Amino acid sequence: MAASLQFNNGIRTAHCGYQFRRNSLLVGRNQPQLKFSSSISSISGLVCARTEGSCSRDSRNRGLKINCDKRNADETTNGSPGDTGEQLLTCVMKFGGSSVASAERMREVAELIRSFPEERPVIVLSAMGKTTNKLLQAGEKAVSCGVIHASEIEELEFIKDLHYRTVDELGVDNSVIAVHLEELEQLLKGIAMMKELTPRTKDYIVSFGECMSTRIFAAYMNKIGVKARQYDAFEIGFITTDEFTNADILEATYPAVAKRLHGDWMKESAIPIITGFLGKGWKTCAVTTLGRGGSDLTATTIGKALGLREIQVWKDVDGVLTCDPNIYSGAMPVPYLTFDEAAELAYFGAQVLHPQSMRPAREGDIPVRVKNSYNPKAPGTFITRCRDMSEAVLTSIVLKRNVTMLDIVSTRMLGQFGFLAKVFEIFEDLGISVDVVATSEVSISLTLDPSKLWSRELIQQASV
Ligand SMILES: Nc1ncnc2c1ncn2[C@@H]1O[C@H](COP(=O)(O)OP(=O)(O)O)[C@@H](O)[C@H]1O
Ligand SMILES: N[C@@H](CC(=O)OP(=O)(O)O)C(=O)O
Repeated sequence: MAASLQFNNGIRTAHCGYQFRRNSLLVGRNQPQLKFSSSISSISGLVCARTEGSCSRDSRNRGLKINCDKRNADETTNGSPGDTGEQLLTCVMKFGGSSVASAERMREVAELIRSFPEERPVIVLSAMGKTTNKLLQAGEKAVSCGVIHASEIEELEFIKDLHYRTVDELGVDNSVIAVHLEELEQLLKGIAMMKELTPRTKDYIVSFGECMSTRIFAAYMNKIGVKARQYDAFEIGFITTDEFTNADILEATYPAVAKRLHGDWMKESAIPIITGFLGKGWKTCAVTTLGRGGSDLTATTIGKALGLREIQVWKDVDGVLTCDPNIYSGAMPVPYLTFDEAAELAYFGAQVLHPQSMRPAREGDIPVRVKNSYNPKAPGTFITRCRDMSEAVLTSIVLKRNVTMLDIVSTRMLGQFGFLAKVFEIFEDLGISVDVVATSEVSISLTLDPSKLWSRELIQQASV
């Protein structure tokens, strides 16, 4: 039985339960129907995504196509790259933290890029390994450690050590990151002085991770004779909302990024090495971040902006798998997915892709390939607008922890109109996102973001 809490007004929250909707099946803990391995006993929700309908993707041969309306970029070039005589950029290759976690990994990634001589890629990098987490932990510690101890924060030492060791092992000049590491230390002292870490400061502090990984990698590429140029996304037109820690990319980004990258490439064909995850708030002009895992979104945004042939996201797994390999080691790669399937899996917790990252790819109709930088020969997952679904039964299973279900039971909704509208108005007012909805004649069941459910306002509304 699902554990639940009952309000006396008929609203019931359940941490375990089940509900169905057209394309998704959400199954709660202790549901007898689905039995996986015992290692998932702490699961409180599972989503299996399946999208109906099928069609075949038309093969296209896309060159650079930028339509910027009345705005600042107006190049329009058709045909495949190379046709025009211009050697246009062809694809995005995004490498996540695990792919660039050390000097050795960076060397392998450089070789991997060189193993595609036919490509003229835009490279997007995340911070090295777990640097983002370490930066956030350093920031948290700085709040209470006192100014004189800020320089001794363990995570700062770790970050310094990792980055200095990496430049050393790669044989590049440590001046490429020395200023950043000094500034980071100053920033931690500032946080210690102020005794507060705001979302805005959090974004600034984590930005050091991507700013340093890209500088190191670009310097290394140049050292081995591959002309490369480093870019901070917030300097080249990644314009976002000012929602620190979870900013949204604004439309103005596409023409601005296209103009800058294409313009520079035409002047000098140096491979762009761009910071993932970062942007610039349009009102504050401060550094923003796109939410954890946001480098995937940076990659697809660039793909759409430049109208590239393909977006590749290189991970440490053989593509999107049938489930989280940390939960079930027998998870298998899923060869094909649609943008909608991938978005749904990501939204419901498949950590492998950023939930918003499919949007630009879908809008630009640019295929996304998820590949393994540790095993480049593996075919990976190819994500397109549509695919043959005739054989598809169940694509992939994802876990979303602590799913909270709300059941609203009332005979008053029988034969009435506007009941659902009233319910959803409350969620809109409270800014609560509803994941899954199922209705019957006398009940509505929905799942909510658990972190918001216990807001006092919601409980007050519920008792009206
Ligand atoms: N369905 C899934 N398919 C593939 N990987 C998954 C899935 N669910 C969770 N993961 C986890 O996502 C990780 C890859 O995502 P992430 O760490 O964000 O990659 P990166 O940092 O390289 O971009 C994998 O190592 C795996 O542990
Ligand atoms: N470094 C950021 C952005 C990112 O996308 O990382 P990764 O590609 O390693 O998931 C993070 O850890 O959230």
